[in-house]
Amino acid sequence: MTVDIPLVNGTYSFTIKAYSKESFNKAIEFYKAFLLLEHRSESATSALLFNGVVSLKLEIHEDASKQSEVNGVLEGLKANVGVKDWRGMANESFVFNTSDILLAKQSLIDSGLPYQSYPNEVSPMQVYTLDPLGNVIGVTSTKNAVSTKPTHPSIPEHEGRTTALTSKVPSSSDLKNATNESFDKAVEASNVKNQKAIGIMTSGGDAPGMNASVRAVVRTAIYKGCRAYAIMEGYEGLVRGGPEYIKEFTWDDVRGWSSLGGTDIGTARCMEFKERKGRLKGAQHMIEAGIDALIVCGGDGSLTGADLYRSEWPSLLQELLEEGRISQEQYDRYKHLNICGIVGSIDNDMSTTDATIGAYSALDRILKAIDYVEATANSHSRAFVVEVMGRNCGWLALLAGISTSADYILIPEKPSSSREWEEQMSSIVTKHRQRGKRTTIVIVAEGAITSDLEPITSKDVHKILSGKLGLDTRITTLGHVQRGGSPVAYDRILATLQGVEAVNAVLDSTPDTPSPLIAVNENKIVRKSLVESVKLTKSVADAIKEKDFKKAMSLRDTEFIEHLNNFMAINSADHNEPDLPAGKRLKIAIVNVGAPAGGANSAVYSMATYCMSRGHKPYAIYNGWSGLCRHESVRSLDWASMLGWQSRGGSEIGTNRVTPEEADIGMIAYYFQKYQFDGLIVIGGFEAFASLNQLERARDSYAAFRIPMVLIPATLSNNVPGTEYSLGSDTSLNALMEYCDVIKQSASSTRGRVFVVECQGGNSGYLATSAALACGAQVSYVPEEGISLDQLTLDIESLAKQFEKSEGRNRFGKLILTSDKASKALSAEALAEVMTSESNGMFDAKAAIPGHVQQGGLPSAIDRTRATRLSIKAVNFIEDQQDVLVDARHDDDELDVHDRKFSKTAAVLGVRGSHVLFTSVRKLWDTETEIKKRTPKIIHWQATRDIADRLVDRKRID
Ligand SMILES: Nc1ncnc2c1ncn2[C@@H]1O[C@H](COP(=O)(O)OP(=O)(O)OP(=O)(O)O)[C@@H](O)[C@H]1O
Ligand SMILES: O=P(O)(O)OC[C@H]1O[C@](O)(CO)[C@@H](O)[C@@H]1O
Ligand SMILES: [Mg+2]
Repeated sequence: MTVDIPLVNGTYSFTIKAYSKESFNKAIEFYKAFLLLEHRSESATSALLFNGVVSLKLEIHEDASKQSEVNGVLEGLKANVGVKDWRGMANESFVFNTSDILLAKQSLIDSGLPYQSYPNEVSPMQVYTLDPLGNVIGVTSTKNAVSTKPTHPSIPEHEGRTTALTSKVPSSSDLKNATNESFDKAVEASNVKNQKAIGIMTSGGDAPGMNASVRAVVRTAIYKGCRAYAIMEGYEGLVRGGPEYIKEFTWDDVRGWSSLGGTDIGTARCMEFKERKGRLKGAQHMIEAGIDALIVCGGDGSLTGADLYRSEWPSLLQELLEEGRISQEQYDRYKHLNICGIVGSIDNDMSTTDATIGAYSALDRILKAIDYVEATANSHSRAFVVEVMGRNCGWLALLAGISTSADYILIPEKPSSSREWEEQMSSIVTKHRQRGKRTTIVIVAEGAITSDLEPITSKDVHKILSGKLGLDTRITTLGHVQRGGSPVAYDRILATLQGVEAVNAVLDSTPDTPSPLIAVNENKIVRKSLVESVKLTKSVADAIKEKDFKKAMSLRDTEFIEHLNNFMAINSADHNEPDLPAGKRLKIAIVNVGAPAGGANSAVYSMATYCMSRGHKPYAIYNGWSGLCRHESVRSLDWASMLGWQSRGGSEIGTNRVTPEEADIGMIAYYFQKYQFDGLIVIGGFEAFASLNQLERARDSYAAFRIPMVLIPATLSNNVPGTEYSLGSDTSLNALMEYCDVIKQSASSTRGRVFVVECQGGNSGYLATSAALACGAQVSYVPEEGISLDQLTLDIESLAKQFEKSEGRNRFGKLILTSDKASKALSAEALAEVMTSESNGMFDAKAAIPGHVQQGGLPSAIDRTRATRLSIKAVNFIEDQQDVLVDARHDDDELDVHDRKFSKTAAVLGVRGSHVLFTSVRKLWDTETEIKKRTPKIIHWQATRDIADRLVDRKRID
């Protein structure tokens, strides 16, 4: 059978999940049936078995004969599971219904491929297809076809690691020979022999979030039946070795670590590891401690070291064997180094990942400092030179420049001659001052250089500002303050998800799989090749050394280049000759709809300044649709009146929840006509989504709406279809997280205390789930699941048990997060009362309600910078789509609103997986929205929820 599906090389992992002993045994049968692949092809590889989860891995190789066999299976699965396209899905994990597997098998039989017998009856199982972040990318065409709720595997007890979970990784030969009856024994026997030991270290400069990644690695390793080891003090710990530096960690050792700054397992800059002798010692110590896999969380230097260690490993082992420092048995067992990188550094200087753990926390500290400096600068009308960290990288300076609308930035990636930067900075600062700006902020990256590779220091900048421009100037060097403090929510979550993925990656890896680096692209955790990432990072540094700055920039991530272009455009707005010729200049309106969301002002500021740089005229519609209908509240935006908006919370142009139909859609069309708008940007949540949908559908009656229109989702509920991220959700998450940290501290200080925190978010449990993950909450209740009495009973019993066993240990405060719409009957207060009275005196519970505090104060770094990025993309979309509608606008005939070419010109701009995409609002409304519930049909954060529960050992009843 030949199948025309182009395959990529890589490992395809098929997982059969079974949720009862019976279905587990059935699953084993399936697995054995699947082993035909193993018999027939070297390209089909090992199975992993974890307490009811059987995983079969299929490797896809170039070998044509094997490929057609594998294609047969894939085709069978594809036909029956309904996943449309397999391309580019290497290293992603698919979960199938057993009945689908049966159908797939049948298609194998039909196509004449050999098979083994398998049982006819199967317990029904829920089916979905996930990518590594848990985004649902395929669902069965049979049962639960649109269900987004994966069945949760039985969560094993972790405590003491003597329970069922401690088993785990039997070899495929153990399994092949196992009958159903002897299976338990086979698992048992393989336990001790094969129980993996996973080491985690943090290295290089500490970064907020490193502790969260250690916690995730330790607990996931234990959950998966492995032993977890912390390598203390980075590579120094490997070089020194012994139990003082290589320590086994238990579940409880990392309690409360997700909120701690720095790294509690220590870090170092270890010179000895840079020498082969040091790495040789490291290898010996690792083997002596019995470490099978090493996860390194560090920056570009640490991962360069990891890459070198991996490439040298065979020769290091050979040398150790020859010198008699390890035995032949040790040599055989450890001859493949299983290593994985997680990027932890505030510098964000590693290629292939959008963000490194700690970078957004450092940026948060920088923004707060600059916001403070701004106030004093404004009072005295002073200039400030702010020096930020970033040894060879300007990411922190660039993003701080965007987020605070700084006047000028100096970064290593865009050097110019001394004369050039001095003149350019002077001209921009002078123009800003002439237009009435009382403050001047220049941000200098620590690694800033001229095109002759000479360092540019804060003092050099000070000299120009005070000497040449005569400004009263001060220097503020932020130093290590930037690396301190508790991680922001993004870093906690990133570190946690990457820690979990790192353990999955090392357990998945075979001697032939390249060492992975766990990266993030937009909203998606992905595995990249460690070697390739290090190589690319190094090539940027080499190009800078060779003064080939163009090349250096071309090798950087596209997002960095986009940020830089954005900064330059909005920074020179309204001062230079606009980019576009007069005939191409547009009138673009912006409106806020719904509740305030962090980043909404940044979006308006960036949209308006970017419009100015292009030559467009930006208009704000004040106070939403009702403001427009009642007061004709349209004003053009000018540069001087928007000073400071980039950093402000709330909504400067005012917002409310009224939709166009509620306000008077005819009147809105009249004003659109009157002002001759060529494009519209709507910022807001579900009401904004509904607004865009109404305007798009009214295009057949009102020609004024036949213009490109874009929604930038902005709501703390993060419930807008078409995106996994809404402006304001990060600000809100941080506000809630900080509140929870304080409450948790109180809970920890009082013996036997639980707090039930009530969260906002409408019918979306995103905020409660994300905050639960960020704070290590014991339980979260969300509207998508409701609160069943069985689940509540189980949670109370489990809390009581934990308090009973706690024996006065520290950091034992427990948090429960509940969405305010999780249950009609059980409010936070009611939950607290029920829990207290049912806890058998083991604990008492109190309710805590942060309310509108969750809208946040100043917008977070993520909301500010994404607001800029998205609003500029929105303006570009309006420019690009002009031609599509140009005839329709001046035509009185009805528009064929169903024509895709037209409908896609009214779109939601969203982050979906690893992409930023425009999706037609009509398509989203018709196919991806639960209109009554005001949520998307597919819940993108479901996997986060499962991880949050797993890391606190919570069992959830489905
Ligand atoms: N080329 C290399 N070979 C071997 N080891 C290396 C190499 N580069 C770095 N290391 C090891 O990694 C450690 C940390 O590296 P480095 O000081 O560059 O920090 P980093 O990981 O880049 O983090 P950050 O930049 O955030 O501080 C070094 O002290 C050294 O032990
Ligand atoms: O803390 P140390 O060892 O002085 O190193 C400072 C360096 O570390 C970083 O904070 C992270 O690499 C750099 O930005 C800075 O140059
Ligand atoms: Mg570094």
